[in-house]
Amino acid sequence: MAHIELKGITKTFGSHTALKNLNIDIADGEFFVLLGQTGAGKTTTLRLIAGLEKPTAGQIFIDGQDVADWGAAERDVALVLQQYSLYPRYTVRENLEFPLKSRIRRVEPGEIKERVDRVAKTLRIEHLLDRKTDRLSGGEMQRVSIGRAIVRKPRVFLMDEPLSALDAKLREALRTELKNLQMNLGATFLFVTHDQIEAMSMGDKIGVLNNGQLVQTGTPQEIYGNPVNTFVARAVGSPPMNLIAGTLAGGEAVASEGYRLPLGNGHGIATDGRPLTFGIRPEDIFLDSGAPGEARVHDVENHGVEKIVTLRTGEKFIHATVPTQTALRIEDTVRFSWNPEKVVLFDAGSGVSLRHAG
Ligand SMILES: Nc1ncnc2c1ncn2[C@@H]1O[C@H](COP(=O)(O)OP(=O)(O)OP(=O)(O)O)[C@@H](O)[C@H]1O
Repeated sequence: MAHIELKGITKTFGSHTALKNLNIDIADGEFFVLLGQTGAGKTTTLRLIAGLEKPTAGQIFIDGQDVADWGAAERDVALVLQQYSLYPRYTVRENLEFPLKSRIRRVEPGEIKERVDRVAKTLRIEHLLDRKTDRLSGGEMQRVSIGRAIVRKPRVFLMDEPLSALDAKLREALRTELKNLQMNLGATFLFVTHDQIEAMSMGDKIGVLNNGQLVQTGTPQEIYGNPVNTFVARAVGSPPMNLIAGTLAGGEAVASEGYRLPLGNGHGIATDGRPLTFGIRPEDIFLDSGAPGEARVHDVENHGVEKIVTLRTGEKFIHATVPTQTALRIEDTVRFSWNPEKVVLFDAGSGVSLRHAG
């Protein structure tokens, strides 16, 4: 177990800046998810912590100790990658034993067996122990890769999109398993992904990375309910937060498309006429024949427990989540409003939330 701190980390490759002044604090035993699109700097962050790269500026602390001069082995972290790096001609047991047989570790044979058996039980791969790893399915291989990290009992687990090569069902199952595993081990996890559902469902905390910069850190609820800017607003949620351009007039939101919607008391921070972007989650939009907004139904997706409706007002599309029994046809005219208390106001120019701007 370990506490990890990144202070002012910058990493450049030639003229390209991959990470800019990154500050991250991961508490002991925390499941921290770094969420970002391709090229955001996720893998670079992991490689820096693992000791496979050196920062251009800044410091990394593990349990309060600056690890700048520590090699990868001394840092005692396990890196699990998207592509399983198993030895194909060896059995699952041999693959699991391998990290314990290194000359540095010198684990007794009795203990090796005990640890491998325990890990195999935890990951439910006991029945595969004698099988060669090239005879395994993708999900089984990924379990073995994770098992290879666990047997070592590292202080920190660094996971680089370990589930992204798996099919949707398996990914969902392994998400739950990994989260349970982390809780049982009480280990510190840094998990990177571009998948916001993974981030929201697994993270105790999420850090949103954009272009090498950490845009916001918070619990999934904070990131979802109170995004710091329109980038974060759209990075989480499926469909993402609706962003409606407009202005404020007499305590109401006036959308560029002309309709006016009410705002709650907490929104007195902006002055009338200021160009704003109104952020509202699809579940906070509702259809009601007496509501002020008018739109056409552009599309309806039935998701079983709910329907996701795409509404069209002028050129603008708005997503709403409605109960599955709501009868709707394409091109129906509907009226809509929103929950005034749930609206997030962003500055139209900078995209920064007025709540965060102060
Ligand atoms: N060794 C390197 N040399 C030059 N540029 C690099 C090197 N490693 C990474 N980069 C660049 O740094 C940026 C961040 O890369 P990184 O692999 O950390 O992103 P990522 O968020 O993990 O992306 P992905 O999801 O595609 O893996 C990218 O623009 C990448 O091209």
